[in-house]
Amino acid sequence: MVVPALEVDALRKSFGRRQAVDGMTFDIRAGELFGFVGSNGAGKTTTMRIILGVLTPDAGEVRWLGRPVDFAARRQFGYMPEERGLYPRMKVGEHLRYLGELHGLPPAAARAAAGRWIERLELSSCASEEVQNLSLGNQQRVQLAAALVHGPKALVLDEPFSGLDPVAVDVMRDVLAERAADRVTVMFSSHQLSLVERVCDRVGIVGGGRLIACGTVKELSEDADRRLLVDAPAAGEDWAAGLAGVEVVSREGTRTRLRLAKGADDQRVLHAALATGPVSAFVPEHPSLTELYRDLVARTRPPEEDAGETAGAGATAGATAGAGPSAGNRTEGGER
Ligand SMILES: Nc1ncnc2c1ncn2[C@@H]1O[C@H](COP(=O)(O)OP(=O)(O)OP(=O)(O)O)[C@@H](O)[C@H]1O
Repeated sequence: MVVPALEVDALRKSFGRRQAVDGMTFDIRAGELFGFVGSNGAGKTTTMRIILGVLTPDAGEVRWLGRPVDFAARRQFGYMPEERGLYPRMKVGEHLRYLGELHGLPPAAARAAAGRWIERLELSSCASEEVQNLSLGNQQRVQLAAALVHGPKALVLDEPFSGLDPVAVDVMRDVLAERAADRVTVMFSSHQLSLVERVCDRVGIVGGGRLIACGTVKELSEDADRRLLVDAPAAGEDWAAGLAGVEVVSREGTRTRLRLAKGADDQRVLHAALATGPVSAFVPEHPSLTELYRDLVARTRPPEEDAGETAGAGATAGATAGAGPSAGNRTEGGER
């Protein structure tokens, strides 16, 4: 059995009448890159703040290596907060050394670690600059260095990729992959789903303050509706209409994209297509994480949802009841 390194167990947190986190449960293994995605206001930042001890939960627990997280455990965590937390007037090198020492490194080790991360994150040319004079992207690299300088065993990063140029994205992605290869537990939130799909081992999709799906992209797509691309050159517009469990997603020329609900028979679709004449393509398609995400959010959105202010928080609140502590993998109600 693989023992999780970080466990988030049934967290709840409200701000006044707003339930920001509502039974959040998942775990992450050592060496795993875990993507934390969800609509605006879904509860990602609040969860990360609770993990780091910046906020206290109303209920639930965070465990590190099987024990409730305490101060000593949190010293092994590296955090990149959403609001970014650097002292603008400190110089980059000085700042990183200071943070290293603050996390308990002896001065020489803090200096060496700061130098290493400055080099690795390609910050050498601005090591003597004040943080406030750096571009936003470079400030973000410094922020990552700040999360890494003390050699943490877990990284919790709130939208580390937002606002980065493509080269900086590559650097950030490579560093996170290297850390994971070094058995560090890495969790990050992002709205860049194609990047999350490329980078992460597993993805947790958050809605209404809890996890509505979790797993590898492959696992998530196995739980989703199947998709088919059918090219039937002689078929009329509505050749697939009326097939049980089949929805026409799009039609371009002679090609029809279909979504098949669970239990729908793809052989009936093939028969229906062949009944129109030749079939030059009949191809199962694998949905991207973006498509899976859209489907999931649409599937779990309550009909009375107010699409206003809290679209993310409201999007799934009504549909996730039952996703308790065991909803740790795949979509709610799906196989584990
Ligand atoms: N300090 C606070 N006081 C009041 N409400 C808060 C506070 N922090 C968060 N909230 C509310 O809790 C809900 C969850 O917010 P949170 O920041 O965790 O979402 P998120 O998933 O990180 O969103 P985003 O993707 O936009 O960053 C939102 O409705 C938000 O307005």
